[in-house]
Amino acid sequence: MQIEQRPRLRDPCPVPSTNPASQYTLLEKLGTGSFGTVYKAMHNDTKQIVAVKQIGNQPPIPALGPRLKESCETDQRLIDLEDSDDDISEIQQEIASLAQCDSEYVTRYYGSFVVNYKLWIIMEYLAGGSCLDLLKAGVFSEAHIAVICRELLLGLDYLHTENTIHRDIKAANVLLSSSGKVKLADFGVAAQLTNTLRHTFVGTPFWMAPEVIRQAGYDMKADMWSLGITAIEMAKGEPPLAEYHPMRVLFLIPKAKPPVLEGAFSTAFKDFVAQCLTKDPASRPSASELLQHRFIRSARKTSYLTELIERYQEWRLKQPPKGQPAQATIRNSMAWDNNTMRSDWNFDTVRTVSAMGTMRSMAQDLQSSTGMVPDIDEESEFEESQPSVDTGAATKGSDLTSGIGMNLQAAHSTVIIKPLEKAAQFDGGKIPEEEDTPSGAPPAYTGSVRTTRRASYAERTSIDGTGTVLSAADLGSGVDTIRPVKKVDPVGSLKLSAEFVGSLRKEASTSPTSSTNHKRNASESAKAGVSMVDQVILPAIQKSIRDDMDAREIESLSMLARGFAELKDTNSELAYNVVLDILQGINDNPAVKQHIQASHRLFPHKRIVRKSVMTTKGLVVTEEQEDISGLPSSSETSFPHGAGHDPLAPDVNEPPSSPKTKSPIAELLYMRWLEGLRIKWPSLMSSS
Ligand SMILES: Nc1ncnc2c1ncn2[C@@H]1O[C@H](COP(=O)(O)OP(=O)(O)OP(=O)(O)O)[C@@H](O)[C@H]1O
Repeated sequence: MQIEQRPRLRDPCPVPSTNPASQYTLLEKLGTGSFGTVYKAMHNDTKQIVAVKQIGNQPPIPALGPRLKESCETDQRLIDLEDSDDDISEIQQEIASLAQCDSEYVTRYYGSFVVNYKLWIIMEYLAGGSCLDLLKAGVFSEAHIAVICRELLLGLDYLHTENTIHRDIKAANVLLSSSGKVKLADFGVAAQLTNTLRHTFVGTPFWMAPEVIRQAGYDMKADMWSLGITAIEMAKGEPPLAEYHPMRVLFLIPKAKPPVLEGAFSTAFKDFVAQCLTKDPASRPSASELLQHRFIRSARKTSYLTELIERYQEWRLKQPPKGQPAQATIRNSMAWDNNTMRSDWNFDTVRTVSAMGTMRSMAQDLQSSTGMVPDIDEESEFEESQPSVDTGAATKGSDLTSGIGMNLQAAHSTVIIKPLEKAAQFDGGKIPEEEDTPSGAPPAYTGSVRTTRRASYAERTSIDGTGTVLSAADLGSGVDTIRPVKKVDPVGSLKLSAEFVGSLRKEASTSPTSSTNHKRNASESAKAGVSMVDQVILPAIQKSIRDDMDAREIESLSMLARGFAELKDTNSELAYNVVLDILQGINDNPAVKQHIQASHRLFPHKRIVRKSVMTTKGLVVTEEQEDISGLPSSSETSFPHGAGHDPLAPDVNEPPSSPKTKSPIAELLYMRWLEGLRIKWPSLMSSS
């Protein structure tokens, strides 16, 4: 139709003498993304239907009708074109060059202009909506995904031969025409916007290739990775690691092994995804190679995709009117609770606000592991384009000033990352030394958050002047994931030893020297807590984190390490008690002990012990394997410390085996037993 006949707006600054906006009538709001709001509009002269993306946070043009005006007024986007000292004409130049793109697999861009502080981007209207929209009605079948992937590969093949990298492939950027044609959208524009406005590059964490996050290179193969993630998104309703905070995902992707498509899918589909998600970009196939994959070659015609459009339209009709709670769909995104950083499931798009301390500390992790600083935007705001269920966790309106808005919008977000040097120049902030974290190793947890820039943030959030996160005994807060985590319940965790410790304390309180003893014992326990955590627990956890692990495994271990480190910093005596309670809990539970013994029989826990003896022939060094589990070895039927007696069991009537026992668990419990005796019979113990 008219689209092809209309002259393209190739002038980088196509602002005619009359207001160019008056040439268009905005018809309806189609949706909202990270940078702006998209409207269906009509070009008044030609009656051509187009899509208009408006970017900027000033009030809408007055010519709008009341309904549109109202909806525009809620569109407070994060980019302020007026305040930006960046050159908008660069963006316009990029759009003008995109207008040269001529492929049936790529959304047409016609041009752009700035009116009333808003950048208007005029583009082809695609009535089928985005794949993200279509996913609201349910996940796609393999057959549908195969068609979409083939069309995306054709689009990427075109862009790559034109030396253009899309940089932001995801379901939200895949548009469908009413007849099922598939078109890539937003290519280059988002990147250019970000480059121009933020001096950085752009991407959406969940879909970003590991080499991009590591800043090891950004080439066309990065688009193939994102395609693999998009395929999982279409099959499962969300990308892998969607339950984690985007900042955490940035940390996990380069560390972990690639995500895998799990579930009842064909081997062809699983293999296609695995090919896309090849970690080494050099070995990752190109678009033209993937077009030859059997999963793609067997794909049907694009008209088959109209089923998805029809299904979505039916789904929409069933939705309650705006203002009423929306029906739960398979597609979820997250709202971050700005205190605990737990995730609360929300439907449709959400606001993303988070405690600065948490963001900052996650930024630290990312910074130390990738050398990049996420750009945390103080004034950002996010809004919902669809009715959403407010869980109460998301912060709204003016509350945003007390939290932060990052350029991160849950599963549907764009993250902006600054190269490290630039961030340092920009902020004058403290950047950790390179040697803070050995490359390739998980970032060491310091127990506090080092502020990187804009110190005033700290005053407005739950960070104290030194940058320490003020959160008590909450493993889920601070530095780690948004994945729902159990809060540490110090009372509950001490239940196991309550009777034991309680009886000892009761005895102690009746003793005249109880106060002094208690203080001394407390300080000893505190010291023990510090050394237990620093010398045993953290190194053990650190040692068990490997690069070939699943992201969830890495994340769980990181959370554990952080929890212990935080607990040790907050209350090292409590850390000591928790560890002992765990050990005692294991010891007191016959079923658990049985499992450990069974596992020990299969995988004996041994260490090499070197002994040196001076003989007449000189120094003789021997090596022996020593059982360090404290449990019977496969050949033993009783505990090594005495027939039928379990040395791990603290028994006030019968002392456990000597402190020379080989088991560290037994040693710890022996120490506790001794401590109990000291409180019970101080005079006796001090004279011994
Ligand atoms: N050319 C178009 N034709 C029809 N609908 C469109 C068009 N472009 C965008 N939309 C609709 O507008 C919504 C918002 O699009 P937009 O490009 O602003 O954000 P996004 O791609 O969803 O997210 P982000 O900006 O974070 O990448 C899309 O999800 C889609 O429903």
